[in-house]
Amino acid sequence: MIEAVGLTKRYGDKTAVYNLSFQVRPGSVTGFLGPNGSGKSTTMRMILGLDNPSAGQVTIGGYPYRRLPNAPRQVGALLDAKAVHGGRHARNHLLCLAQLSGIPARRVDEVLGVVGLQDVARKRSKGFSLGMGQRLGIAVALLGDPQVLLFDEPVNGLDPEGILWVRNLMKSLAAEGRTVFVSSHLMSEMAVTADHLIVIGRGQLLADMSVRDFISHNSADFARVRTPDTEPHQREKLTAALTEAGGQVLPEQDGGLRVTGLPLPRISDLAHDADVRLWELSPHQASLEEAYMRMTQGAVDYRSTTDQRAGLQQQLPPGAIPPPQMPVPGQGQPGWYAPPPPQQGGQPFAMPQGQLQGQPQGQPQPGPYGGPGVPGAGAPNPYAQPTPVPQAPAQPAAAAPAQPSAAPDLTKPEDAR
Ligand SMILES: Nc1ncnc2c1ncn2[C@@H]1O[C@H](COP(=O)(O)OP(=O)(O)OP(=O)(O)O)[C@@H](O)[C@H]1O
Repeated sequence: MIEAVGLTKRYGDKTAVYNLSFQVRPGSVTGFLGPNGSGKSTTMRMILGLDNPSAGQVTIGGYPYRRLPNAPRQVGALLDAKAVHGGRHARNHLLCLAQLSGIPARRVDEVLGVVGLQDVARKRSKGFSLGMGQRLGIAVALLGDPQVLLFDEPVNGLDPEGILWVRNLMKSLAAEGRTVFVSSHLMSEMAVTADHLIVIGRGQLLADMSVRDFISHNSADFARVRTPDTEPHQREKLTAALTEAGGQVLPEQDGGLRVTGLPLPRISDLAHDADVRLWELSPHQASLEEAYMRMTQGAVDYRSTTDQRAGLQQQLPPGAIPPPQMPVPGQGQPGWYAPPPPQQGGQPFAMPQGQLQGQPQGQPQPGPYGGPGVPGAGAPNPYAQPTPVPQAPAQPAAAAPAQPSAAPDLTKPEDAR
């Protein structure tokens, strides 16, 4: 098990990780999510002893990584697949790491087979594609047959077949009782790979719960209702009846209605009472991506702006249809996702009571098609505070570790492992 308690990392003025407490348990795949720059890699580096925490601690099986007996046999990691000596053959790269950790050479050929690189085992890794590099990095992680595995963006650059392979690999490693901690920005993949999620934003814990609870706590289930297109007054009549009954009704582009705050049978009854015929009444649940977007929209550091193109754009010929404006996920355009944007200063996400900072998980309280309101309202919003970092005295320079590179050098076994 990996356990972080009050984990904090500062780089000068920059607080990359703040007061993070969580556990990653064996037997399941735990996804590690967060926007760019939220501190995922920093956290992983601290878990692996590549960075020293400024405060707090993180242990694996009760020990800090650097004090683990024979760490490479207990913990395997893929942090940066590019951090390989490009002049070395893939097999030699693995062989060097194996010899330094007392791992038999036959294990090298085993893992080359597991990751599907046996045919290019004697090729220099500098000629490897991004996906081949990822596979080699995964081979490194598996080399010591460790009980604890960390993967930072393992599917980066993999083709669909490779993504499916990684998904199955993660699941089978967890099914063998191992601890699997994996970061990814691919929500659709995380939804089908991870059992549990740890979500951070700006270095702080946003959620620690099962994938299922995460979606139900951070998304607004809603019902879609459609009345006959040919009779607009029916739509108006139904809107009035639903609103009067306490539902929130939003028109959809295709003429349908999006209803929150009322269960499906109640909507049906209200329509019946109002003498309105329905062409559609269907339940909808948000995807992991939608739930994630909703939760993290207040914790995104890097947002794109529309490219004005400084007048360089050619005029459209008369009659031409301009391309549709796509919404930018994470920017909270109304209507893009079911939930409304969080209230100013409010909790932008739902966190069950008592769950912050790794406290035991509360009972999920999803209401069937219940209005989202601002789930978790009343809980403190870490981003509403002007300065989330306490004014603790900075670490004396002498006590701080040498600034490690952002990517560990996997050519050095002590760094790689
Ligand atoms: N060695 C370092 N020196 C200074 N700042 C750093 C260092 N490493 C990370 N940071 C900063 O810490 C913050 C967290 O970075 P980190 O790489 O951990 O985020 P991340 O969640 O892994 O991002 P991404 O999803 O883009 O990989 C960023 O603002 C980053 O610039």
